[in-house]
Amino acid sequence: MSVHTLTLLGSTGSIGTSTLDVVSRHPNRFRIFALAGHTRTSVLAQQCAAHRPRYAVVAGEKEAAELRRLLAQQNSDTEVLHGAQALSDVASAPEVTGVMAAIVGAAGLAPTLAAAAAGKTVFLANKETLVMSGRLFMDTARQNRARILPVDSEHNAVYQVLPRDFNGDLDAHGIDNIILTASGGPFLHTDLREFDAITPAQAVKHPNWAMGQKISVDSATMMNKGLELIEAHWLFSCPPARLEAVIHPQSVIHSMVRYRDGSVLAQMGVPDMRTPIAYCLGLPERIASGAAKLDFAALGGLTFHQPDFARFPCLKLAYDAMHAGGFAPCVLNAANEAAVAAFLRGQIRFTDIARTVAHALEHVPAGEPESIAALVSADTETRARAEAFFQAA
Ligand SMILES: NC(=O)C1=CN([C@@H]2O[C@H](COP(=O)(O)OP(=O)(O)OC[C@H]3O[C@@H](n4cnc5c(N)ncnc54)[C@H](OP(=O)(O)O)[C@@H]3O)[C@@H](O)[C@H]2O)C=CC1
Ligand SMILES: CC(=O)[C@@H](O)[C@H](O)COP(=O)(O)O
Ligand SMILES: [Mn+2]
Repeated sequence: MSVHTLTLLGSTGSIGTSTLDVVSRHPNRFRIFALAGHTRTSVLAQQCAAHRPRYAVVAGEKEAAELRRLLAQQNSDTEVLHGAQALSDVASAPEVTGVMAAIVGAAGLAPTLAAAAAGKTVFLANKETLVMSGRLFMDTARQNRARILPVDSEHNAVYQVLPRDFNGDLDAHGIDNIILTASGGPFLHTDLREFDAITPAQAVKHPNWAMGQKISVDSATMMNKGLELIEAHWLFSCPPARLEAVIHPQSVIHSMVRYRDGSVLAQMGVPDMRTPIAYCLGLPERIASGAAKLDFAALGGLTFHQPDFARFPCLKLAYDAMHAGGFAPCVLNAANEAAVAAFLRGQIRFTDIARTVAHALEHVPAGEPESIAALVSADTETRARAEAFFQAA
């Protein structure tokens, strides 16, 4: 049995809490070195009481003072740190063997990269890291022998049905295509004339998955599938032309690989992130996750159809960015993050998310990103351009 000493980045979020649920089921397998939240100090204090990490990390001094106050009530010996550098420190500390990368958005890039640079096993939920910096991140992982295990349900499914010795060469393994399934989100059948009036409360109501707000809105626009195509491109060295996305509203088949001989291998299960999380944490063993059994007789049916770009313009924009390469995926991601945040605070309409991203993609820096600093600068400029676009709208 392999024992992991873990840092959880984003422990207070949806993936973070599901991870701790799996960890709690296997007390002899995992030790928690650090838990990192951002603003939810009371959730983090409860997690510290249950898991007794050496370190807890929060956003700033205010959150650190509040967490220290809460921990003092428990006589906790957890040390409280704060700020971005502390995230990278706990992700790369020598004691740590595995890092769950579950911060939402571009804020996850630096600590996830620090974990890869330190040669850790990275349980990768934060897809934005790969969308922003796919080539540089994968190069860093390779050079430092970091193992990248995909937590995102689709990529985890693909990973499970790829040959065990898959080395990134699709042809050598007889693979034609990687097929990502997409639920289509809450607005799959909504009249397009109603899209301007969609509210944040409606958009975060995913039909199948319980997730954080940002990824839930991404599922509603299908930008999530676009980000996932780019994620799959980097994780599996899969050329864009060999990646497909198909709508499968039941979210039971989590993704598929089509082989040259006509076989299509799929991974299935109830939509519960504890399954891919347990798969990653337990490797090479299969460990219990707490997920319910898939009941085939109760399913009724599994259906599939092509996504419609008129309904989901963000998916088309993501395809375009993936094909363009260079800085385009980083710009796509930054504009989308800014637009989703503006939508959630009521500043722009649902349909303005795609407009913002399209506008940003008209201003992609030329050339290939040669450094993380160049990507961060493109990210910052894009967010500023998006804010100006909101003011003008
Ligand atoms: N939820 C899911 O089922 C899935 C999620 N993912 C991916 O996993 C990642 C996390 O998603 P999810 O768990 O849903 O998101 P949540 O919004 O539920 O959680 C986000 C976590 O990140 C922390 N956080 C937010 N901003 C910052 C910041 N600037 N610096 C440090 N930490 C920060 C939050 O802290 P706090 O809350 O304390 O402020 C919280 O712990 C995303 O990249 C998402 O795309 C992928 C597949 C499935
Ligand atoms: C659970 C998970 O991995 C999410 O990314 C999920 O796939 C979202 O569903 P859709 O984007 O397919 O609606
Ligand atoms: Mn996913």
